[in-house]
Amino acid sequence: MTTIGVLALQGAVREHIRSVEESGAKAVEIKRTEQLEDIDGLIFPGGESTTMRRLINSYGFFTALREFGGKGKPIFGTCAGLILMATEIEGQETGHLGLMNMKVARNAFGRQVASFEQKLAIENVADDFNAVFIRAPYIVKAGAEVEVLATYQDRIVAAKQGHYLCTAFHPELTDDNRFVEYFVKMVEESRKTLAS
Ligand SMILES: NC(=O)CC[C@H](N)C(=O)O
Repeated sequence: MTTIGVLALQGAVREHIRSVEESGAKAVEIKRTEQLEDIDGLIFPGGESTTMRRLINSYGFFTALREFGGKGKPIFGTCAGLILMATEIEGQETGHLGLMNMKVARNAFGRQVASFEQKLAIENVADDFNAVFIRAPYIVKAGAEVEVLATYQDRIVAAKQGHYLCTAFHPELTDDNRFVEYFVKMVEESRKTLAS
């Protein structure tokens, strides 16, 4: 069975576990690097990217996560998870894992509208997806290899680069599983390709 891990160092882990299970895959919380051996895909949850990065370093995950992605295994980052994946962060000298060729801005929708919901058209997923944004980042600039899946107010809020996927919003916080199902399909397909 396709198994998807949720990086469980900090953030909204439980909701992702539920949405992966409802989307037909097995879900496991990932707390130790050895567990990466047993999973086909990985989700970086929302939370606080700076804290998550600190924990990634202290639990020895930095190289392990980059190697996991380097093997062609799919990774999906939501919100703080998206920030972790970017090569560049506005106003900061360096990015974190640098998996997707894009520049992101943190807390980019302003303090007054820290959280909101918005119906979005998402390429290959849905034309009426209810997206929940919480102190969300957005993608300021994306490289040519990055496929834009959704925008809101002309800002990129969902994107894909090969086996990497990210959203500024939280698809796990609604009971509409279509986005997570899209990721589960990516993982199922890569699992077949990597096995052959
Ligand atoms: N809901 C979220 O994940 C918020 C992300 C947070 N603002 C950060 O910079 O890490």
